[in-house]
Amino acid sequence: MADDAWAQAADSQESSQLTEKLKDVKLDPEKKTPEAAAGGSGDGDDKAAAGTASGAEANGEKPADTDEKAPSPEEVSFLRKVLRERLVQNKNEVEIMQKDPNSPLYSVKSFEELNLPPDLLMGVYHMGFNAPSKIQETALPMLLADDKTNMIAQSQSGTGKTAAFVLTMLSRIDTKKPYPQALCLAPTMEQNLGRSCQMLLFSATYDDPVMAFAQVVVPDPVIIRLRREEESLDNIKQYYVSCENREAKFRALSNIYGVVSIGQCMIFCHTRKTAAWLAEKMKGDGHAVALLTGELMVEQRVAVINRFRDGKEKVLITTNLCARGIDIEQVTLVVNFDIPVDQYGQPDCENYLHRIGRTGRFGKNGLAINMVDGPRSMSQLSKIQDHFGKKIAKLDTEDAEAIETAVGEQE
Ligand SMILES: Nc1ncnc2c1ncn2[C@@H]1O[C@H](COP(=O)(O)OP(=O)(O)OP(=O)(O)O)[C@@H](O)[C@H]1O
Repeated sequence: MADDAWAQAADSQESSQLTEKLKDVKLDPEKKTPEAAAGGSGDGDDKAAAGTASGAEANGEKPADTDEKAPSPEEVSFLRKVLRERLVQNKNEVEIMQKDPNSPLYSVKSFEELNLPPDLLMGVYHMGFNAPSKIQETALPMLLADDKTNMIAQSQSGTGKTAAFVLTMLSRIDTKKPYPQALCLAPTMEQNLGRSCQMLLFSATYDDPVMAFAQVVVPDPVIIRLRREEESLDNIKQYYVSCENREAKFRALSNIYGVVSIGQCMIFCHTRKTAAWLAEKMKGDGHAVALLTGELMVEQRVAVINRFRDGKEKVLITTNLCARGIDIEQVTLVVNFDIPVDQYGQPDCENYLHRIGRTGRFGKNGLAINMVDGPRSMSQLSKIQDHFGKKIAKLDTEDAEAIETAVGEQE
């Protein structure tokens, strides 16, 4: 349980909501997966589907040396629902990327060729989707076929995984039957979830234990995986800024804002204390800043996200709580004010990828700036760079031209 009044109230509110929602669900306590038995669970960004089960934020985040309580799976799951509540219409010019075979948006097919039922096809066009992305084009023909293929699929952040499994779910539903026919579950450890049931698991990242777990849970799946070097997106340019301390990081950020105009920006801090400190500093500089950390009650979190989504604040300062799932097209800049690390102080590559994936949605250009403040964080960032094999270039924030060039590239 959380250790302050707000957080306790949020915990109890969420737990009573969940209890109410789950009261009719019967779970078989004997059916524990190896991970569940070990007290572990799946990757937070997994979107599982049984008949279609979705969205297992099972781990939460446990950063080292942090005063931020790791959110419970229920908290993260609830927040995820809020984040996905309103889909943002995507008006990007993505046609060019959709013709580039190296792009995750590449597609040779049209939605008509995917055999979607007519009403779903209408819905897709209503959303403003002209052509499927690579994951949609690859997965949907298999998923919509009569034999109900199970699938474990990986595709980069913001490339349309949600539509892939939601369209599958919707295509399985007969609206004349007055009972639930598709189920989105979190966490993924509940096993079926009946042989006739189709199980789908979608994520931008799979580390080895999660993939092993997924293969225990999903019988006989088709597996779609990315190569390591494909996991991070080329349309998100990555930079780092070398600073001496927290104050210097703030000055570097001010310099960036002083030189160029930024659309919307998400800034990730390691602790809620740093986040609150930074929010005050930025407000002092005249920025409209939203702060979203774990002590907020659920309604407050929803309000903060909705205000940010509506553009009332241009800057959202947060912790790992918001690293995954949020889909706001206008976010052009992600700042890692602190490099993401796990509970052992090791670089957290998965959270890094999810954090920077909040920009560069569905082919849009994005910019990720990492603030390092000494050899330790520099070494952590180097390991992240080596892991993904993508260059993280140095940015001199005292050099206005360099800032203009970096930001200009993503406009
Ligand atoms: N075929 C399409 N054409 C245009 N826009 C699309 C298409 N498919 C999805 N989108 C839009 O792209 C955005 C990103 O999609 P989505 O949130 O499903 O990505 P994701 O792969 O689940 O990302 P993440 O791993 O970060 O959660 C959304 O705004 C969605 O509405």
